[in-house]
This record gives sequence, structure tokens and C-alpha cells, in this order.
Amino acid sequence: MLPFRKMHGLGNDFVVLDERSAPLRLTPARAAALADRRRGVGCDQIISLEPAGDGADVFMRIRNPDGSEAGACGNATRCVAALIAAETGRRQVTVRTIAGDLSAEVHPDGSVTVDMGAPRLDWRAVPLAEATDTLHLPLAEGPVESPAACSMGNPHATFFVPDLDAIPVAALGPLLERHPLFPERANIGFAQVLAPDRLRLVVWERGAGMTLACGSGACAALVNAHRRGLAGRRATVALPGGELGIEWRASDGHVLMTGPVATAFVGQLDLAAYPA
Ligand SMILES: N[C@H](CCC[C@H](N)C(=O)O)C(=O)O
Repeated sequence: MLPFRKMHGLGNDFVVLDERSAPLRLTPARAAALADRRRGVGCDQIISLEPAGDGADVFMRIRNPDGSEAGACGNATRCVAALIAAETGRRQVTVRTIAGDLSAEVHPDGSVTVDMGAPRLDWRAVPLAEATDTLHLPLAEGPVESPAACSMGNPHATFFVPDLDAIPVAALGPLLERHPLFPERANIGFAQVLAPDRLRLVVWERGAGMTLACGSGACAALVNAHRRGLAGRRATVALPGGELGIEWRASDGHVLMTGPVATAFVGQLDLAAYPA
């Protein structure tokens, strides 16, 4: 039997597998089966801990329920940092991902701040399919139009809307996620600016659908709002699952994300029961 941890950040939930001593070689099909909320453990992302090598405490691999791999997962990074801090007794943790190394600090109250690095603002880095002003994409679907885009290690488009409750996210999300302008698909955020330091946000996640929270999406929303002159450099982002504190630091251009983590339960699973 294989042990796992069921963790979440504001209800964005993860099955965390420890592969540091033995690789599981998960196929996309097996990852999808593990994430299935009826036949498997169920989660928004499968998070694998792998040996990092020099310069980092752990390598974190991020897989969506559709089997696709992602370069960033803010909520999971907080969870993994808390897990490593509990193991090592250190409050500073470095988490390596395919998009780079992230520094995290675990606070005495259990919340975690992750330095998510600098946003990538060039169309090639998002990536987009053609040369485009990432501040206003030539994109419209139903009641939404002209999003801003950036990458936090994964692609994000943020639509700014006057009334979030009037937006049919479940209908628009899948269409926009797969729009030809996004060659690697995209996470689609719908943001309502309540004040220069307060945003409401709902994210249709690439490869996962609507989630209760999206850490990298909250970072992208603040960055895009500031670029548009709609918000300051620091804001509270209110997601359906709760609130994150986001700052786009002027000194080095890095984005800091602060929020809670939780372990819902630990369990055992029989990997042989899941399709290879
Ligand atoms: N679906 C995302 C990965 C998870 C991001 C989200 N859960 C977060 O907290 O940042 C993607 O394919 O880029």
C-alpha cells in the first residue's frame, strides 16, 4: 500500500505522494485516475515530491487531473513548504519546480509566504501563439473581452469584469482555456476589482476546471490588475475558498503570495488498483 497526504490551500486540494525514496513513474492515465473524485482519492492536482539535488529542499512535480504537467501551483507550494518545514524544523524552504526554484517561509501561525518569482510578461513567455500585447489580448467570449495575460511559471489570462456573479465561468472557462491563442492552453481568471487593495477572483484552471482557489492565478490577477492601473502592488485576493495576500514587490519584481495550508487526512492507496 502507498501512503499519501491529502492537503489543500483554501480548498484547492492535492494528493501528495512522496517519491523521494522510490519513483512511482506515474503515467498521465494513472495520475488522472488518482485525481478522479469517485474512482480515486480525488483532488485538483497530484503533487509528487522528488529528490531535488543541490540548492533546493525538494522537487515538486505538479500534475493536473487531465494528466498534464504544470510549471506552477501556488497553493500546493505552500503545502509542500509546510510539509518540509515540519520535517526539517526549518522555516525557510526552497521548492524546486520545472519552472524554477521557489523560496518559502513558514510563519509561526502556520501560514506560508512563497516568493513566486517574477511574472513573465512577454507574449512568448506566456506563451501566446502570436505577437500580442499581453496587456490587452484580442479575445472575447460572451460577456467578457480583452484579458491581460502573464505567466507565473504557468499561463494565465485575467478578464476584469464589473460583476463576477454575472459571469458564467463554467460555460466560458473551457472555451477560453483551449483558445488557439494559447498553444499550451491557459488558466482563465475572472476578476472583479473591489478596491485598489482588494480583488474578487474565480479561476477556471487549465486541466482541472473551476477550483475553490488558484494561487498562481491570484498572483497573475494582481500583476495584471496593477499593469492595468486597477490595483496597487499589494492586495487581498478573495477566492471562493478564502483569501490570499499578494504583493508584486517593487524592489525586485517578485510576486509574494501568503496564505494558509491544511492537511485534511493521510491515507494508504493500492496503486495496482489504478490503470497503468
Ligand atoms: N492548473 C494549473 C496548475 C495548478 C495551479 C493552481 N492550483 C495554483 O494554486 O496555482 C496549470 O495547469 O497551470
